[in-house]
Amino acid sequence: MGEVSRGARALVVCPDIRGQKHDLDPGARLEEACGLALAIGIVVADATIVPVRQVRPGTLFGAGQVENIAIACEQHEAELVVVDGALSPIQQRNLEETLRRKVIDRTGLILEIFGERAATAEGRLQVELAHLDYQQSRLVRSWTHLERQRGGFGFLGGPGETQIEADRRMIRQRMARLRKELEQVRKTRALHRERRGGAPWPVIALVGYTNAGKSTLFNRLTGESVMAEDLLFATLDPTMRAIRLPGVEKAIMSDTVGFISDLPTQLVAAFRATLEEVTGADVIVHVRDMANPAAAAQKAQVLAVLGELGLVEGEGGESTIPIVEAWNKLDLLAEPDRERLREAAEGKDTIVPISAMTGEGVDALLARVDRLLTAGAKVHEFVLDAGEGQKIAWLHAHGQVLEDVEAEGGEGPRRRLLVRLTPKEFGRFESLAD
Ligand SMILES: Nc1nc2c(ncn2[C@@H]2O[C@H](COP(=O)(O)OP(=O)(O)OP(=O)(O)O)[C@@H](O)[C@H]2O)c(=O)[nH]1
Repeated sequence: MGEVSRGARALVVCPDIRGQKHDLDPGARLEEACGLALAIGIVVADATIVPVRQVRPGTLFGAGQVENIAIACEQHEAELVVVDGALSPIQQRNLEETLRRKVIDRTGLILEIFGERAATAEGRLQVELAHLDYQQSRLVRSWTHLERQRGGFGFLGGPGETQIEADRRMIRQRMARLRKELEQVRKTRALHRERRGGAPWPVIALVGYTNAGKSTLFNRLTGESVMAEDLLFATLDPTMRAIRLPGVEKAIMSDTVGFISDLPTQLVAAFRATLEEVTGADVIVHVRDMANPAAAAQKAQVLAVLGELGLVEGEGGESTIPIVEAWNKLDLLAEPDRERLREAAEGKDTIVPISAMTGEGVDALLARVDRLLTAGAKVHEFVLDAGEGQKIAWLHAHGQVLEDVEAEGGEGPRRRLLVRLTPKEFGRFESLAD
């Protein structure tokens, strides 16, 4: 992966194809595409919507439009063209030839992002699979091209074809190997989950649409101090960090890849896999960009995917994991709109208006999360052998210890502890004990 280098100057082109339905209007799509490009370090030199009345099989755009794109590339010194739509392999190749520049389409762009963000082993494998699948389809173009050059009609056996066949075989073999690895990862995942049940700290997962402000919030909440626990994750996963919360003392915050409209179908599995961590979370924080006119549509899409992961049942439905909505970018709104949002959120346990940028409301959000994590906490009595020091230490670290005294009776020295624990923590302690 990594076909596009950071800092590359790009022209972002959003084809508005007549009769093609999208979740967002062309302007919003163009904005989203620029955001995606920025997210992987591409410099957007210029961005434009190109209305396409009739798709040209060879180039997607009409000849005059391609010429305009070429002129814009020169003008803005763009070395790359990002087409925010699907290009057939032939279209991509022809555009690259005419424009004498690298051209990537929406699938290619999103693959780059997923490649950068995939955090789990399964996520990485899924993204690589999707990428190989994409590459494999791109090989066809050369084959077609060669065939056309010779003026042949499917006559096989030329030297070019042999090379391409060899490439395809290599890709197929690699894909088969990845699928096996994936199977293995899935088998062991269940096991990991079980162990995660006994993970030392509760997990808070940040989810949200791309550009909603997850990373900004993540950095604000976790950026102040690097905690020792972070070292556990640093090499494994840069999107997980420890934070301090009064009720549970410590929690792990996990950032996830952003949701994207009109996700190309071949990328759906890869995207789901990058969200795998969410299913093990104790609380989900759904970060929403309330300054975005498409905020409501975005929320519906996020809930739909969480629903498919088995975490929510329909809009506004019951969720198996508590969800808090962080209504973000409050600072971008005019006072009457801010007021309207505050009123709408008032008295609702599940909504906290914030600005990840200025920090407004962030403490309230943390307090809400803390409360959810400690909800249902009960006082438990434990009588443990003094030799079970690890367990005693665990209870001190994770629960609120109300009493820790020497216990009467028994053979050796024992301790009696009264500890307030959440049901989840109690479960963790029990699995620790096994
Ligand atoms: N004004 C304002 N801008 C914000 C706020 N939160 C985030 N942003 C900006 O919004 C843009 C996107 O923020 P990110 O934190 O990268 O968003 P994200 O949800 O992590 O995006 P993906 O990584 O694409 O999923 C950045 O330019 C941020 O500076 C906020 O509260 N107010």
